[in-house]
Amino acid sequence: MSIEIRGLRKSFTGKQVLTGVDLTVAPGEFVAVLGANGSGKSTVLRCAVGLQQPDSGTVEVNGGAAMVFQQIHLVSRRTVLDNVCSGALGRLKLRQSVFFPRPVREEAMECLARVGLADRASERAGKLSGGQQQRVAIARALCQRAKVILADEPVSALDPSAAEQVVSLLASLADEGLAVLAVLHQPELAKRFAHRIVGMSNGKVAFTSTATTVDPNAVNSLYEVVR
Ligand SMILES: Nc1ncnc2c1ncn2[C@@H]1O[C@H](COP(=O)(O)OP(=O)(O)OP(=O)(O)O)[C@@H](O)[C@H]1O
Repeated sequence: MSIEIRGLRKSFTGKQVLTGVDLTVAPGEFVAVLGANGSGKSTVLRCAVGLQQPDSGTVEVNGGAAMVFQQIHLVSRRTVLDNVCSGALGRLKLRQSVFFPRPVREEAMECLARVGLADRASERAGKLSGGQQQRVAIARALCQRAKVILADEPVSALDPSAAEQVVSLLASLADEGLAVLAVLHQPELAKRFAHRIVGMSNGKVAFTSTATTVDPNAVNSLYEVVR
């Protein structure tokens, strides 16, 4: 239920995009990563979840990890419940994957209840709003039994009120004991809901601070345009 990243380095075609990143997330902690476009935030998350291989450094993720993306990728023609059940596919036998067995559906209903959408279980996923769909994607991650949630700009496509609901949900999952690492482009939401803020600049950690004491100038400097 934790993440420990040490000395992470990564280059793409000779260009260093991560130059030694250290980052930890404890069980029950919600860490928000802020930083300008191209600072390397997504690459850190992709290395953490195993979608990309770092050139050097170590990544330790204790507890299953699931990733949540800006592009939500639900199967819009299937029900909300089926989408959540699909989080269990990795532990099901092939023949259980068409009609999900009752215990899986019950577990998925519990996951939907945790994201506040149990009453929408039988609707087609495509009928839900963007914010609700992102919460379904988080329920799918819970049905995967993930103890570590990595969210890459989970609210960048959402309106302010839906964004707040989703970030607040991530905070409540951390309160339940999960380790949550989320890339956000909304410093205000990070300050309100995260425990700790990590600022990234040019492939490295520029600062790490508790959310309540973060220096506004340090946050602003992440987004200053170099002319
Ligand atoms: N697969 C790849 N091949 C080549 N370059 C890449 C690849 N993935 C990322 N990069 C480059 O690495 C740098 C960091 O990218 P990354 O997506 O990690 O940044 P980011 O901070 O998440 O940005 P954004 O806020 O725009 O999502 C960028 O310059 C990007 O172009």
